[in-house]
Amino acid sequence: MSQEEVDDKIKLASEFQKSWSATEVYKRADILHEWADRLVEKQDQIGEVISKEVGKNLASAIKEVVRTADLIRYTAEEGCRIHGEMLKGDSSRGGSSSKMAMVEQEPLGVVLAISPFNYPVNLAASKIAPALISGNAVVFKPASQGALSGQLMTEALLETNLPSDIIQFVSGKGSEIGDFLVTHPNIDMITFTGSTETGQAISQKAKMIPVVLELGGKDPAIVLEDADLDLAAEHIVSGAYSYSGQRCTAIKRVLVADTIANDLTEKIKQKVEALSVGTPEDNATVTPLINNDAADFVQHLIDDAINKGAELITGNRREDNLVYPTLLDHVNSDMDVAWDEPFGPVLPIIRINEEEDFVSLANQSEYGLQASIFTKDVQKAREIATKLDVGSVQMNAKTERGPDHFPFIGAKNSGLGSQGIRRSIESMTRDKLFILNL
Ligand SMILES: NC(=O)C1=CN([C@@H]2O[C@H](COP(=O)(O)OP(=O)(O)OC[C@H]3O[C@@H](n4cnc5c(N)ncnc54)[C@H](OP(=O)(O)O)[C@@H]3O)[C@@H](O)[C@H]2O)C=CC1
Ligand SMILES: O=C(O)[C@H](O)COP(=O)(O)O
Repeated sequence: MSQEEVDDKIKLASEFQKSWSATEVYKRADILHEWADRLVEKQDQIGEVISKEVGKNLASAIKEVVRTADLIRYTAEEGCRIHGEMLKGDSSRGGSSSKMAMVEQEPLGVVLAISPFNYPVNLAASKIAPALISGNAVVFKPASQGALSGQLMTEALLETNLPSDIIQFVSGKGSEIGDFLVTHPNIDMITFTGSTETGQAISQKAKMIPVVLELGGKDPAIVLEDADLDLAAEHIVSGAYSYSGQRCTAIKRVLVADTIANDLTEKIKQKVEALSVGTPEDNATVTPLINNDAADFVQHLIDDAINKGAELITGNRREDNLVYPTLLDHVNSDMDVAWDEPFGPVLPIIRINEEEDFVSLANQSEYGLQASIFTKDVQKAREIATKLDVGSVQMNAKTERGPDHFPFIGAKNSGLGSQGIRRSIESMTRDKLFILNL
């Protein structure tokens, strides 16, 4: 779309938003439930498009659509439970009980939702649904690779009774229409998921409007001496390699006690070598990356680590943008793979000799999305968790965003604000007070 077309769409959203916010919440919820029904009906069709468009295996792509329908239903219900609050004035010294405030949550206006390629339906709906239930209009800009899936999802929404101007689908390259969108005077809030680079640029350009960002990560799996190594290996492999590592919450480094590192590495190796590699149609776990640049970057990380002395345990094979699952041991802080987010199927193992290094190495990263700790000692896990600069810490499980109603937070360069159904609704509303003076 040209800037003129985008401008028209934003203005339409803005013009019709007030009548949408005046619509009863239960009616808005009914529309969202209808949307969820349509998505479930179209799960195979939309799943196939996701799979073809972003190379996700077909089963996971269909699962994404069904997960999204559940997310939308939960959002509809949660929106019906936002009631505001009532405050009395006499709780402050000198105040009076004859002064009472009704605090309501007002929509912000027009929400700009920008989503990434990797979950083109789920990470779009997780922005659109909370915006709509709380009375906002939405301008939705999908990732260019992911736009067809986003369009089908939007069409399903337009098949409901939603007034059509309330959701505006905007297509075009972020590099061409991005600045125009994020600085448009009729945009009242931005919710963005994508790379840290783009997110930071958006937060610098947006003027005096709330911005919620979910960005990159370098989630560590911290494996302590007493860990159940079979469990740890299972979660690490699934966390690191599913959808070829193209998940913000993928496990992107293993920090393991040196005394158990050989055993853990062997267990991980066996599981990595058993992973299916191939096409999305064949439901392989590891499929071609989103484009050749992404594969080149992963290859650079592998080459750099091997050149600097890392041990290749398995992998380092490539066919175009299909990178075979790669495991590297004896990775150290001089290697790029210790710090950079690969968004691909390569996992570095970093051996730890001093206990305090688990936390210090984890925290040296610019990112702070999630971390996993594998141990049988809850107290120890809790102690470490309190010291980690991340949004969430998982004990004895892989890092992951779901379930979708949990708050999802990125610390440091991993984000700004909080998502997760209730938090997302809250981020798209502001308090408005009506004060009774009796
Ligand atoms: N923390 C989280 O929840 C998640 C984080 N991510 C992160 O996202 C990255 C991968 O996703 P990817 O899609 O490549 O990320 P990008 O940042 O490249 O793109 C994300 C979205 O931003 C748009 N965009 C690009 N440039 C601009 C601009 N100047 N202004 C406004 N919008 C713009 C893109 O459009 P276009 O496609 O047209 O360029 C796309 O819709 C990884 O770093 C990953 O960690 C991914 C998923 C979840
Ligand atoms: O983009 C991502 O990586 C998603 O937020 C991951 O979601 P999940 O951890 O629940 O699969």
